[in-house]
Amino acid sequence: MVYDAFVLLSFGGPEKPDDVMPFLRNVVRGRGVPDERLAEVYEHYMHFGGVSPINQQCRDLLAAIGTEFAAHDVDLPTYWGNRNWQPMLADTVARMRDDGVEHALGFATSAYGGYSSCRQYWEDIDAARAHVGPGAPRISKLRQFHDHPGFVNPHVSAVREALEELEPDRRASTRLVFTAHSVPVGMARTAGPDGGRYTAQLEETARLVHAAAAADLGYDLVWQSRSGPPHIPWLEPDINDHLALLAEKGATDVVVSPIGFVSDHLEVIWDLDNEAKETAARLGLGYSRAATPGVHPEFVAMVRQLVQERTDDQNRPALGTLPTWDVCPADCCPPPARRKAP
Ligand SMILES: CC1=C(CCC(=O)O)c2cc3nc(cc4[nH]c(cc5[nH]c(cc1n2)c(C)c5CCC(=O)O)c(CCC(=O)O)c4C)C(CCC(=O)O)=C3C
Ligand SMILES: [Fe+2]
Repeated sequence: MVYDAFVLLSFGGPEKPDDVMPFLRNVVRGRGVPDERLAEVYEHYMHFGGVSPINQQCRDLLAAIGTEFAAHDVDLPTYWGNRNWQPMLADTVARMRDDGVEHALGFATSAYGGYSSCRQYWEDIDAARAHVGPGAPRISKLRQFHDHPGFVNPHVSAVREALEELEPDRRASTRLVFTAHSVPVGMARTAGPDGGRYTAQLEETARLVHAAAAADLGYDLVWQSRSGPPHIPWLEPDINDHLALLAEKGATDVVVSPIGFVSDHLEVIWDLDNEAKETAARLGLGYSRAATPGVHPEFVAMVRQLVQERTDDQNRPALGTLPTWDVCPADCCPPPARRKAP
């Protein structure tokens, strides 16, 4: 199989105040997110002048990937398209068609399985290609990478660095807290071909990072950034509730590692660096937040290696035991509306 382009697939974010509401409406279209929740999230974006860092992070990642490709003779032009904000994937796919691209490899900025993290990117590709119509290039999404050393190692280094910010003599009472985006319990149950894949992968990543970074500490995997209507159950505990429990049980400090994400976007800089940090301060807990991979050289190299897996038939590095595959089965990770009753 011959590929002739690379495309970065991401979530998108607003870059000025007037973008924020239309962006939020794109994200929640048809999802039943209450207006009160939207108004709250609007304020989170406004704390940063209506600018999410995520688009710039994508520009930086794409530039680093271009440099990495050039250094390793990967001869593919690079593109970038988002789900929810400009540059929208449909516009990118139109440009790719105009440039004569026929079959691209797509890298989504999410390591895990599940509807929001994986299937929805496949849907974005289908919708963008349908929008462009005849001549739209094919796009094959690269595999999930939750246990790839190029994803795990940057998290390991980041946890070590975050630990150094805390008092060494309190290490014995320091807890390592991994976080990921909460999703509806039903979505978690139907993630992957056999169900439960989102949480199973996160548990594996947490185990791997903990073992390599700070095996002497106790650790937990908890959830953040709950959305949706209140009557729909989402994965719990929320990080803020969990910090209270840890304080009650005698923890003095926490290192928070957002293994659910690849960059320090708004869910990280607001929900962790503001909300969870304030919660910790209120509880008298020392708090240090580990970085996300961002443009860490090993993470950028991973993207290049994932491409080479497809083009040069190289091995598939994996630190864990959960299987990965190139093409998802058609019926896994169904969208909320089509979700089977439990
Ligand atoms: C699993 C997952 C990831 C990780 C995988 C991946 O990265 O893809 C993720 C990432 C992100 N989520 C983000 C932002 C938002 N997510 C929302 C809402 C939702 N997220 C969900 C899940 C996830 N979300 C779900 C099930 C909903 C409910 C609505 C629905 O069923 O779709 C809302 C609506 C308002 C609200 O929060 O209520 C916003 C604004 C940003 C951008 C941050 C920035 O701007 O820097 C990023 C990277
Ligand atoms: Fe989200």
